[in-house]
Amino acid sequence: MARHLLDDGAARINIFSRDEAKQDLMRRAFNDERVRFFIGDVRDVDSVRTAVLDADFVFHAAALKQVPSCEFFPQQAVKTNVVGSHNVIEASAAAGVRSVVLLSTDKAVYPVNAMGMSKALMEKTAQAFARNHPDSDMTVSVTRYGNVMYSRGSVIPAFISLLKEGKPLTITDPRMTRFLMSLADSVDLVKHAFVHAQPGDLFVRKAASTTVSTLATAVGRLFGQDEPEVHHIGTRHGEKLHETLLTREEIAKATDQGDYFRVPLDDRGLQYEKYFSEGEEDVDTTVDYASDSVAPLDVDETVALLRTIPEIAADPELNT
Ligand SMILES: O=c1ccn([C@@H]2O[C@H](COP(=O)(O)OP(=O)(O)O[C@H]3O[C@H](CO)[C@@H](O)[C@H](O)[C@H]3O)[C@@H](O)[C@H]2O)c(=O)[nH]1
Repeated sequence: MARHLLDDGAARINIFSRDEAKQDLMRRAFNDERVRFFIGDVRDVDSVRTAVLDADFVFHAAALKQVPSCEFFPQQAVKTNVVGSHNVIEASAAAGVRSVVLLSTDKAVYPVNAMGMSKALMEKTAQAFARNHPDSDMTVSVTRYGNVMYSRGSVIPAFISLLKEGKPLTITDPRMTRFLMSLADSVDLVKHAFVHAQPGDLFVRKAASTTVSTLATAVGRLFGQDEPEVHHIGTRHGEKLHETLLTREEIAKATDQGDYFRVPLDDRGLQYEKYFSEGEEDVDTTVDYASDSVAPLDVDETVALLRTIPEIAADPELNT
């Protein structure tokens, strides 16, 4: 994200995070005076205030995001994902920030795990700020993602490492489906939100989906293996079979913006009798927008998508 913003000519970028070692790596990698680094934790509002002091735009991605670990430490998910997000919003409003974009996940929809539940509350916190502060100069919006391909600790790099080590692929449930997004698509989604958001908006990028079984076969193909050896490990703590990016109720309110859906804030007050219901009639409202309600990619299509990932395209051991 920072790289894209620098390329777009950003005058200044403040990076705020807990890990000084990662910041040091990033400092060396960027070697750009426009980038400044702030150590802190979203749980500590004073540290957030320092980082957003002179910011126009805030992009909030700090999170505990791994499903199984949040099942063991749900309170930690609440502290970072809910309280921390509230701190980011409040500190940004106090500093006169123009727009805050918060990153959410499809796991926040019909949540069954602590990570998704805490992200759902983050979304509610953002929407409540917009609803309760209609005169604020700051726009708060949310982007909801499916799985970002090749993100740290995720299944694609894990499968690639296993095949490089000559080990079988560890498959949870071959029927599981997930939405797949590239990092570039997720950056575009955030930029779209910065440019188009009205207070309290939720944005989703339309995405392809695939089954875990298809994904495993497709990764095998990258190594020239038609049927890679697999080992079934069973569903992990808190995992769902399928994910939902938008509920049918959200779709009923959404506008179709080509590559994106925009769901506006329900900004009614608590006196419901004053209002009548509005929606966009040409959007299909019969089903959720879910990873099993879109046609799944087949193996060839998944291989083609994997080859668009820069790390895979650059790996001399792959693409055989
Ligand atoms: O060794 C493995 C690891 C994962 N999977 C499966 O692969 C899919 C993707 O798993 P993973 O890459 O670990 O992602 P998720 O658990 O779906 O969660 C990721 O994607 C979410 C968006 O849905 C983000 O919110 C989370 O932060 C991020 O960790 C799931 O169906 C897993 O069950 C396997 O079959 N074998």
